[in-house]
Amino acid sequence: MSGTGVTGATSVTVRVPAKVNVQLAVGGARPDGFHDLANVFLAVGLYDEVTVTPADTLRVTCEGPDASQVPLDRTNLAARAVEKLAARTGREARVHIHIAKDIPVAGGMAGGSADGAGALLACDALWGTGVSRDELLDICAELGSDVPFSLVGGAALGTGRGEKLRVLEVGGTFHWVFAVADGGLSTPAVYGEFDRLNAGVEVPEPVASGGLLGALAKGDAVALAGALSNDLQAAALSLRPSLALTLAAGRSAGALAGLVSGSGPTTAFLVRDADAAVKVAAALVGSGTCRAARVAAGPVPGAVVL
Ligand SMILES: C[C@](O)(CO)[C@H](O)COP(=O)(O)OP(=O)(O)OC[C@H]1O[C@@H](n2ccc(N)nc2=O)[C@H](O)[C@@H]1O
Ligand SMILES: Nc1ncnc2c1ncn2[C@@H]1O[C@H](COP(=O)(O)OP(=O)(O)OP(=O)(O)O)[C@@H](O)[C@H]1O
Repeated sequence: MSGTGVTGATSVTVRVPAKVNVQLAVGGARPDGFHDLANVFLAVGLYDEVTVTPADTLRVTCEGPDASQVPLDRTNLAARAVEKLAARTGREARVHIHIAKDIPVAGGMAGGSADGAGALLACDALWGTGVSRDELLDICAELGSDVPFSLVGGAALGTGRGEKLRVLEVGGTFHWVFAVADGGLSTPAVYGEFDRLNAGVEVPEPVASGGLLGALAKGDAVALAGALSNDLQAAALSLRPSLALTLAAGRSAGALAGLVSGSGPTTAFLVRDADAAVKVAAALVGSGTCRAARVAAGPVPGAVVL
């Protein structure tokens, strides 16, 4: 296998993490249909691996528990990423993209975005394009609002529609349990429900919370738990009322706090340490209010060539 810039390689594999939004402040709908955000991302250690191999035509395959829900045509974000990089560098997108998927699909954890960022970095390395990091980030932003963060990882404040990133310092590791729901939620549908619930209301400018940024900088889990917030949570709960039962189950199992992850329906529980994570995960599975529970810590790095 190869590193960045090495040509003639037979295949390149990139590992990309999932994200949780520790704060998601949402403004009113913009004329272009998007919403301005103050979006505090944290990359967590659940990963997809994207492998690209030279082939006669562009082809996508996927393995993993949720693989049947992943589109294998040109709408796959990984395929779109490769086509954009090929067009920009005057190449044909002749690769086989294989996705080993462990991030829940349509779960609010940016799984598709991870694959887009992963395929982009993998083809950049396979082809030795010499495209700059800033150009790669521009392509990510064209692919979707969450995609730049999947490339960067760690922790970052996303403004604009979430694509303009400022890297944040984090003073420790935070432990999480993710309750995976049955079925997904559509991100546009959740934003649409946010608009419906806020019709006639003056929605304030989204602003990052000083207390939350301070808790991240200190690595203080109790303070972070008190500051977690997601303006899409009411909309996700409106579309999927049963998520309230999952949130209650995680909190009564001893989580410091719980919230809907991004547009949901995955719920995220911040816990004190790795032992607490195992206990809360077992209690969530036992409660029967979720399909599965996953344990992960963050921050972790963004997309990396293996
Ligand atoms: C909910 C989050 O995951 C939080 O990080 C993101 O805001 C969603 O990011 P994403 O999945 O990359 O979304 P995109 O592919 O850019 O946009 C999908 C759709 O979500 C809605 N959308 C997305 C981002 C944003 N700032 N405002 C929006 O209203 C729009 O309806 C848009 O058409
Ligand atoms: N590589 C991919 N993996 C998963 N879904 C993909 C991919 N490419 C396109 N999709 C489509 O995107 C939809 C959303 O999937 P994804 O897993 O990215 O959702 P999500 O985690 O809720 O995203 P986000 O948190 O960024 O809003 C899927 O239902 C699927 O149709």
